[in-house]
Amino acid sequence: FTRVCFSNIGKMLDFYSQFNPSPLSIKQFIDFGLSACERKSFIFLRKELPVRLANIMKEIHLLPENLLRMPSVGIVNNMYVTSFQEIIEFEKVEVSDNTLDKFCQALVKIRNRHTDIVQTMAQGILELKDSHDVDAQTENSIQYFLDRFYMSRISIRMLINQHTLLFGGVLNGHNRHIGCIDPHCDVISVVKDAYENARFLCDQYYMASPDLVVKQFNSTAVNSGIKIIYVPSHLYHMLFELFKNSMRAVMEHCGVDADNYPPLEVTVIQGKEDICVKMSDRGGGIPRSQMDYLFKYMYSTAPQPSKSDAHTVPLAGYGYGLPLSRLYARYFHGDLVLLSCEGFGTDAVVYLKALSNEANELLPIFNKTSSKFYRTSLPTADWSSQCGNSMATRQLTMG
Ligand SMILES: O=S(=O)(c1ccc(O)cc1O)N1Cc2ccccc2C1
Repeated sequence: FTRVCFSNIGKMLDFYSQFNPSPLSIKQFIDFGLSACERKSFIFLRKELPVRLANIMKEIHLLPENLLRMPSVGIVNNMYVTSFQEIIEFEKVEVSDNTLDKFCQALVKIRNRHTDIVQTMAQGILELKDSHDVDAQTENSIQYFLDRFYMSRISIRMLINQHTLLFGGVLNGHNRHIGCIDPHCDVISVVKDAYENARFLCDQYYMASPDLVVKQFNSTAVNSGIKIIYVPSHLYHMLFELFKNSMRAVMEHCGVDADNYPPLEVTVIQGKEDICVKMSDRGGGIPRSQMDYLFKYMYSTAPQPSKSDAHTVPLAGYGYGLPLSRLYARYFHGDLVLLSCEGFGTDAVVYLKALSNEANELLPIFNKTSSKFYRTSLPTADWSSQCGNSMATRQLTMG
């Protein structure tokens, strides 16, 4: 039975992975949410969710053998197979009220099943690091895969949340929101929320925290509040992470006994195309040579602190905060960029699309290009750089 069932899944995966995911813009989410037709949403999702699941599942199977064999990666794969099977049950059914209720329940069940996927995948990386040497090519494949895997997961959760919030019967806390989208999201309010919560952790851990100075600049109109049609929880997630990093940097750079700390400066700028949130700290920054590690999953995977010493949860540091925050920014075609000046501090800029019709989902596509990425070896260097250590160079030049 298992063999038959498995081969059947293989055929269904091949079928659905042939289709490209269909990216939606925030404007389309809003317009659809205003018309709020559960039937149409069901018809779209019972095809689109299997397409997005199948696309990323095909990529899981292309992972380096060593990683694929890790127990936690097997658990993740089985979760996706189970969720994929549960969704394609709705492929041919008659659309009735009962079907729509069953569909909502299935979506909630899938969302709950996948709640801890980020930690489970991180556990899989740890298992790999503990059991094998990881070469540069494997590290590259892991970085490429996890960015796409977590982006796919963000997009699937967005579709599920919109459907269950609009039609799942439970009202969301805000009557003006369309699902999880706030058509009038006040950026500075989210900045202040994220600051207050990060500051609470900072005060607990360091017994002090840097102040916040907020500036806004509206190049398009006079000083009116800067609003965006966006998902507040995504914006909050990014800003909370950046505040934690900046606060830790300032507190550790200035020493906990300092009596006053350089404040964090946040500037919110409304442009014609972009809305920027720039966070500047004087936390001493990091050298350019270290910058890349901040976004690497392999280097930010360390044994998680056990739940028992929860009171010593580090304010920032390892954990997938920065890579995931950058994915949230990129999800609707924005970005998250760090600019550090070693010895002084770091600027973090979150770029967001000002116009909802330009804020399109950015989705990974399983095709020959993505598959080739897992097979080809690292490109040979096409720029020469002195690879010996500096001592050797100095001896050479010293003569
Ligand atoms: O690398 S950082 O410049 C840095 C990185 C990201 C960010 O959002 C803000 C930052 O400031 N920075 C993080 C950190 C943590 C402990 C001690 C010193 C530092 C310096």
